[in-house]
Formats: sequence, structure tokens, C-alpha cells
Amino acid sequence: MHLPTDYLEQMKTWLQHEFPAFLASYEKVPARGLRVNRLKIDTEAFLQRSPFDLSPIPWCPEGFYYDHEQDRPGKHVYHAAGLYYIQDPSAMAPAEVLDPQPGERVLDLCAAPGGKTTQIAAKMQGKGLLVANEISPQRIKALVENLERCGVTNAVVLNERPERLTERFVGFFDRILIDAPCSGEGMFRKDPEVCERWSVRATHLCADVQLEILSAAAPMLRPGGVLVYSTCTFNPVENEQVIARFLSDHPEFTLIPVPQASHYQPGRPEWANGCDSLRLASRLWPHHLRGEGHFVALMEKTDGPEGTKRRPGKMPPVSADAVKQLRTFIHETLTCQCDDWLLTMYGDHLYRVPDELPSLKGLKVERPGLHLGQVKRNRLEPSHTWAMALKPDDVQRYVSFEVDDPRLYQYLQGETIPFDGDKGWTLVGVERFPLGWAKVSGGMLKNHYPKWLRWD
Ligand SMILES: C[S@@+](CC[C@H](N)C(=O)[O-])C[C@H]1O[C@@H](n2cnc3c(N)ncnc32)[C@H](O)[C@@H]1O
Repeated sequence: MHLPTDYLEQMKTWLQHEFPAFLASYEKVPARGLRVNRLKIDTEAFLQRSPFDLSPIPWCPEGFYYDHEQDRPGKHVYHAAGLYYIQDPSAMAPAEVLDPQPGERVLDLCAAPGGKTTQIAAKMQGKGLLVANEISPQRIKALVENLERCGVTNAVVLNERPERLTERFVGFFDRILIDAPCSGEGMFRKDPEVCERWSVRATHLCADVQLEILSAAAPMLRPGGVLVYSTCTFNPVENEQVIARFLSDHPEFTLIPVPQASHYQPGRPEWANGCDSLRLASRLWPHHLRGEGHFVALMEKTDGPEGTKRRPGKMPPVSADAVKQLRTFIHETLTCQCDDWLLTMYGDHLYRVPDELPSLKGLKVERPGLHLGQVKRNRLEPSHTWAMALKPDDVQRYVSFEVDDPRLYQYLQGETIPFDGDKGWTLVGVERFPLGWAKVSGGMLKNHYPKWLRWD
């Protein structure tokens, strides 16, 4: 691999005697990780059925290294069922540090493709409000698909510039993650294109953007709330120096210790303004641990205005016809009621809105909540998203295939399967983990697995 000369010079100056070990890390095979999705399965239960050779990642209880030479977990049906998320081991650190709790209001401001959003969602266990924002319209699709596959029910997905959210959410969030766009020095080993785009100038431009994002986020946190800033770059210009600049502009914020700090190396005050508290930030270096590298800083907001009152905002209304069709679908297919659900409609698409969501009027909304389906002339066509968010007990008809059943792969390939069962919408899954919808009629399981997800 050809590393930029300026980059090597900088790292040599900063790292000094550590530089040879750092440089040698580029010769090693990158560590690969997967994170068990506790919205679908407990870690212990997953380990019992996992066909992969796994070993624990010390800073993430749900995280495991796998052997990329031997296993391809991304191609397994358990991945399609959302049992785990493939994620760089060091990228699992920021959400661990954020430590979101069920029932809280959490903002993931730079969310796509959703590695950390899905990790946050698993920790929230479907309770509370998770706002996932992504500025890039191109990257939103992957975020939505990952939230869907992982069965996330309490997320709202926005496509906004951070500063457009500030006024709307003053003092609103308990926790905010800024996994900032950066020069990506921790990605060089895996992605040569990131390496080619790198320049000293780009690191300074990134730092300015990072500071703007932090400044837009600051008012959105409630006093007593915490903010995590992370990057996948090593450059102090984008790490310690950004934090130092932010703290000098925002005395209401203070750095606090990272709970898992014993696994990491401390931040480097001498690479910024010398302020000793920068040691409280954490550095994940590829020559100290098995992972590509990250920077994580945890800050608490000690002062500032309290947020909007805890009441839901006005959302676009739902037609009486849509409610009727939803009730009919639930009556015929599910085992739950929808009387206390907050609903909204965007066009002919019906969504269940998480509690406590303020009005989203004027914002670019990609998903105002859990997508339930499309309201057609006289029926509700349930969404794939909803299928992935259900459990076998939630439905009246569930067809379970074992991993070695050829019909499972016929289903994933979009084929119709002979099936003797009750008529109607039917959830299909591998073991007790849903994969999608089918409709039973005339002795056949008619396939509703989305075309864009079908296996070759
Ligand atoms: C490091 S990536 C986020 C990765 C994600 N958190 C995950 O774990 O999958 C940074 C994201 O910030 C977005 N971004 C770029 N410029 C931005 C800006 N000015 N404000 C907010 N987000 C921005 C990028 O589109 C990108 O998706």
C-alpha cells in the first residue's frame, strides 16, 4: 500500500518512538468484527447457534472477531434476518461510550450507513426516541435498509444539515452522537480510495466542518446530557484540536472519563493546546488493539436551557380509511391492537410515530417512524420493514424454516413454494427470526420478499 508522504511525515513527528509499531500495523490483516443485535437475539443464544469461529471484542459485550479467511457472516441467512451487524471492532466503541438507555431521547447526527445507529437502537430496546440524521441523500438508503434489517422500531430518519435541526430540538436530547465525517486515516488499510483522497488541506477542511457540526449539536442537548464525538482518523487536527476549540467556545461542556478507557490509549493534550483534560478522550490505535482505529471523546453539558415540553408534535393526519384498513389487517394477521399507536401518513404510506416526537414540519423526513405499509384502494399492503420488526408471537401465521431447509433459499430467491396452511398474510422466517412476508392461498406460499433483497 502506498501511504501519502505528508501523512507519514506527520505521523512520525507525532508518534515518535511509537511510529515503527504504528507503521508495522499496515502489514497486518485487518481484524473483522460482527456485533450481535439484541433486538433479535441475546448474545448467549446467538453464540449457541453461531456457525462462526468467534472471539470476544473486549470493549463491546455484543462484539466478536471473526475469521475472514474461513467465514463470510455477511452472506449467511442470519445476517439477512438481522441477527448481527458486520462492523469494524473499533467502530463499536463510540456507541458503547454513549451508553444510551431505554426510554431516552437520542440523536445520531451523522448516521449513515447506520452501524452505530443500529447499536444505539439495540441498547434502547425499542423504548424512547432515536433520531437518525444523515446529510447525504445517497447514503440514506443504506441507513434505512440497515435499520429495517435490524428490526428498529423507534427511529425517525431525517435528511438534514445539522444546523437546520438546532432550533427545532433545543435542549431536547439526553444523548447525542457525532460520528463525524473525517479524513478517514483509520480506513486506509481497508479502503485505498480514502487514502488517495487524503491531503493535509483536507484534514483542516474536515476540522472546520467537524466544529460546525459540534456547534449545531450543542444547543440540542439538555443540561446533564452527554455528547460523544468520534472519528475514524488519527489526525490531532480533527481530534484533540477540534475538542479543544469546541470547549473554548462552549464552556457549558466538559470532558468526562470514558467508561471503557482501560481498553484504550488516552487523548494527547500535547498535540493540541496542552489542556490536561484532553487525556480523558480515548484513542484506539491499530498498533495497540485489534481494530482499524478511532478517536472518542465523551462530554457532559453542565448548563443551558431545558428543552421542549414532553408532548408530541403535530404530524400529517391519517385518513379514516387508512385506520380502518390498518385495523382490518391487524385483526386478520397480528395478535396485537393498535388503539394507542400514534400514526401519520406521508402520501399513501402509513407510519407508526415514536412517542414524544416534536413536529417535523419543514424538515426533510426520510422515515417519520416505523413504516407500516402502503394504503391501497381497499387494503393495507404491509411493509417489509414491519415484517422485520415483528416476532413470531406477534402474528397469527408464522412459517419457520430451518437453516438447512432448501425452501428457505427458495423463499429468499423470490420463488413461490407449495404450502398447505391457513389463507392470508404470513410471516416467514429462519427458525424464530422473521425474514419477510408471504401470502398463503390455493396451497401456495406466494412470495413477498422484496425484489431488491432477493438472493441469486
Ligand atoms: C463517519 S460517517 C458516519 C458513519 C456512521 N455513524 C456509522 O457508524 O455507520 C460520517 C457521516 O457524516 C456525513 N456528513 C458529511 N458531511 C456532513 C456535514 N457537513 N454535516 C453532517 N454530516 C455530514 C457523511 O455523509 C457520513 O455519512
